[in-house]
Amino acid sequence: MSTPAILALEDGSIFKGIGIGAVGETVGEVVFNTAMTGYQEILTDPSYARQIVTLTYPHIGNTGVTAEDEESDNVWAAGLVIRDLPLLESNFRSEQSLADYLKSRNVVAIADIDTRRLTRILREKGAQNGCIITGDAIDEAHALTQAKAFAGLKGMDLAKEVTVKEAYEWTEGSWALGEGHTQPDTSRFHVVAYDYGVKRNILRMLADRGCRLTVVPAQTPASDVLAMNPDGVFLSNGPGDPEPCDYAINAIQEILTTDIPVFGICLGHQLLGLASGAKSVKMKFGHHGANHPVETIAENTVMITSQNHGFALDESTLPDNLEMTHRSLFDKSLQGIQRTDKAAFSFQGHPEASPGPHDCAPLFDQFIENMNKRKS
Ligand SMILES: NC(=O)CC[C@H](N)C(=O)O
Repeated sequence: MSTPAILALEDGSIFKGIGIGAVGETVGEVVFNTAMTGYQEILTDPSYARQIVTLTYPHIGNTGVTAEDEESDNVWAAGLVIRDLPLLESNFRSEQSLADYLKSRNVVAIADIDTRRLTRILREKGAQNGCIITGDAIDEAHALTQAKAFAGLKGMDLAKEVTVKEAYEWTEGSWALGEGHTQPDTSRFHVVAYDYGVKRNILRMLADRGCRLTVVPAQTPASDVLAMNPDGVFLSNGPGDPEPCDYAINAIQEILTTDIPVFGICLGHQLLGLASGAKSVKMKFGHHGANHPVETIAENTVMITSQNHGFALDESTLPDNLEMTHRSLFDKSLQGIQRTDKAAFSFQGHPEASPGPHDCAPLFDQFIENMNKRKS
């Protein structure tokens, strides 16, 4: 017997399907992601906190789940919406089915709904707050009330909620077939990484390039970071609105008074922009996928990128010492910045991919190059 489930949107739309995860109720901002693979990395990306993720690719779960592929310790997405859960998973690395994984992590998820209809609503009206209820006691009116009652992500500071409680060291490298996670030589640079909701693959790609990382909680004062005498400071991705994160903006401003190289990804990119005097805006439905073309303006080249954001820096607010380096070729929005007076730059998409194409990996090399220049 399948478990009944519904998804209600704040605009009044109701979708009926089956529950494939935990029995219960969840609310959040409903977004759609067009990546064909990487559902486990998406679910465990802390940037998805308070968001219900709809995957537009119709078959989700085919390759099961594998502990090594987690991007953090938890499933952070508030819920999952898919078209079809395959009857069987098949992959030599699979340890569990997606449905069992969702149940064991207490994640509410709905399948067998028309995800194309849902995606059209999100594209036309913008990201919608929503509520999924699964189980035998489904109350449509209650689901609608819950969807409408969700405050929305604008103004929500979630970085301080998902961040690590205590600082820790990270030296593990990328995964290799037959080897698992590698142990690269990380003695070249010491990087302090602000954890606003960091994905592990970012830390791994920095470790691959010779960095030993000290990952610190989001609210760590800049003075503590500077006291560690780092070769570089990394600003991580993370959930929610960057604007209310004043502790982060203040800390970044203080770090920018030194000549220490800074690199930011996604939320970290937005925070570098805010700390430099730019403003951020909430996008209509954001960018969530693994096939987004982005222009590298100086080179007139295109990278195919992984994306996951609902806020963006507003190009028209960039101060004189902030140069726009990248632009989305889907909607022309700002994708990268560089300080003209500092070795500080950042990227809106996800150069660590996981999931996604590897075109942006050279951005990590640029950070290494900046640290190298300062050291030598
Ligand atoms: N992946 C991220 O870091 C997302 C940044 C921010 N929470 C946004 O939605 O725009």
